[in-house]
Amino acid sequence: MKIAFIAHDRKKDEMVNFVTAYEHVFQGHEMYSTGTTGQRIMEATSLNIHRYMSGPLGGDQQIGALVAQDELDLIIFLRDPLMAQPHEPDISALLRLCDVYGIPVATNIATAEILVKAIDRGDFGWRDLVHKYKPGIEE
Ligand SMILES: O=C(CO)COP(=O)(O)O
Repeated sequence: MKIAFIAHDRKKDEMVNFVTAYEHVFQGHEMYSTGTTGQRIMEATSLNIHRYMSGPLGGDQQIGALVAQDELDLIIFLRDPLMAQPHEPDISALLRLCDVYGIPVATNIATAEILVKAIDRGDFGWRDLVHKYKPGIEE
């Protein structure tokens, strides 16, 4: 699966702890992130993550482009609901695209936990089937 990690500053410790706890589940998947989130995760784990730009500099939009191109299967985006972000329009655009394309997205740790357990069980295998029968989209 192709999985993206994004966390706002006050959620980064939570993200690092979460990904560290489930590192064994994420191993073997293709992973993407915004700049600083990916850096923090890679410092704490042995995971290899393709990092895009930092969120305020366009990273959310780059992740959104992956969604639009059907290049992502799942996003864990730990948002800070108590602090205004300068790039709020980018964040809304990314979440909108997830709804347009039906991409599972967790915006808090409780949902992230459920999704990671679903990954472990192979519950998202249906996305491979969709790709297989969809012309023009590679697996
Ligand atoms: O701002 C972000 C998401 O909106 C995250 O960006 P960073 O991972 O670079 O901090």
